[in-house]
Amino acid sequence: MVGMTEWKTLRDNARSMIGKAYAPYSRFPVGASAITDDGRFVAGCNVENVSYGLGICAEVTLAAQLVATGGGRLRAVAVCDADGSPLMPCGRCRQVLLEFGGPGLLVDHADGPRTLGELLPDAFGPEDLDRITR
Ligand SMILES: O=c1ccn([C@H]2C[C@H](O)[C@@H](CO)O2)c(=O)[nH]1
Repeated sequence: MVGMTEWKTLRDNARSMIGKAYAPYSRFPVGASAITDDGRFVAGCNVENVSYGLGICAEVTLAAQLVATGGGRLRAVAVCDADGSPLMPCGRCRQVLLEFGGPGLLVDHADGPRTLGELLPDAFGPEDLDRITR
């Protein structure tokens, strides 16, 4: 269960990450924040590169911070654009988030939280690897 207070903190944290974003090429800063199963908050922002394809999304730097600060599982995540409005994670980021939150991860949405399972149905997962004997 993720309460109203936690969602507000998640959105506030995501908005504050907008100011940290490095997005000189797209001029589309993105901020992300998540709460973990042990109650930590982690955050991220997009980090672009002059070699455009090397840019990384806010959700990816969030995942790196999760791992670098002790790991654990993500329970809920909020991503926002420069207006502070909820932004739905891109397709690649849905897969990155799945790795650390699974299909039950709650993703902020203007009309109420969605589960990652709704946003990335029939996803590729560890069980697909397990089906094959290597
Ligand atoms: O879920 C998303 C979608 C886009 N971006 C970034 C990538 C790029 O730096 C900028 C414009 O696409 O927004 C994110 O950080 N997360």
